[in-house]
Amino acid sequence: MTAQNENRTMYYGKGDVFVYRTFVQPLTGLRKIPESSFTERDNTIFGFNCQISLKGEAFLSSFTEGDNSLVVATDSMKNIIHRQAANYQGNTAEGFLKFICEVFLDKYSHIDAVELTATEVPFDHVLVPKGEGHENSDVVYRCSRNERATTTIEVKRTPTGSKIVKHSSGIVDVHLIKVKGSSFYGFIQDEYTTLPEAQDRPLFIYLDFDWEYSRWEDGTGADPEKYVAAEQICDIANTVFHELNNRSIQQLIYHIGIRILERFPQLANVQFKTNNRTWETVVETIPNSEGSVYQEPRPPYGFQGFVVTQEDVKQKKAADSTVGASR
Ligand SMILES: O=c1[nH]c(=O)c2[nH]c(=O)[nH]c2[nH]1
Repeated sequence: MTAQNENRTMYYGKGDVFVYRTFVQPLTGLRKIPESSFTERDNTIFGFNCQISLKGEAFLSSFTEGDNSLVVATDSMKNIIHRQAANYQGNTAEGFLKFICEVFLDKYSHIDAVELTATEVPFDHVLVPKGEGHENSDVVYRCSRNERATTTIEVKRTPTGSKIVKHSSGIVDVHLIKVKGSSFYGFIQDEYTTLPEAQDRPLFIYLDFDWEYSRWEDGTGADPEKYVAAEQICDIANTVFHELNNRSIQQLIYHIGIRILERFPQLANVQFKTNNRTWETVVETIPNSEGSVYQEPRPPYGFQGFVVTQEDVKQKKAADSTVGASR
């Protein structure tokens, strides 16, 4: 095999493979953190939209010669995901993906690597009457949230067994508005500047996060104390947004990232992609009211990308203690 071939982009697979399993064992025993009341995931509905890709030099002749003798039909890939979902013994998306990747590698010896992404199909409890109050129904759920947890894993065959070469967990489409307590001022003022400085703006952000564990095993949920639930990550983001009188989205996501990594030292990094969807002001002051009237922002939209690592946490601690010592 030439070096060129080794690096060739070649894969095929199936997307939008929806799989639902009910009554998977609950995920309990998560580490409690001050920012979140989330302590367990009931897993009554374990539902994902999966995308699978198979990789391997053996597939070259299917592209160059139309030789299908080693082609696992993408339709069969879908069937494997569906049928093997019944055999998964764990209780996290990460563990499920690892399990499915191994099924493919064990079954077909000509596959070099399997990449699998799952995006949660989220369901919330609905409330039903109980006595004088209400409680969560344990049978009716509502498909409702914007945000969806995501997981990607790539497992590669090596001479000494399979190896995880890519893994990340995340959540996408978290949409948060803070109605006051955000500013944006002090930016470059020159002949191109038209944006007014804002001492207080209604900051509406779209966030996508990904996080990587230092040891991928911690992401499987085998030791729930080491597992980080997407719900907890969201609660940290909510809390930091609530607490921080932020000067920009850039500053906000740095602080969210630091808090996440402080709470969960088992994570190596948190990656952010954010979008600024701040409402446009239509009526700034309303007599006898603190409020204003806004409309949707018009495109184009600003965005940010940032990775916070455990090294940043160390540096911030060192910087904070220097400031503390000099006081
Ligand atoms: O939080 C922000 N960061 C920016 O860099 C920026 N630029 C801009 O026009 N609005 C904002 N808001």
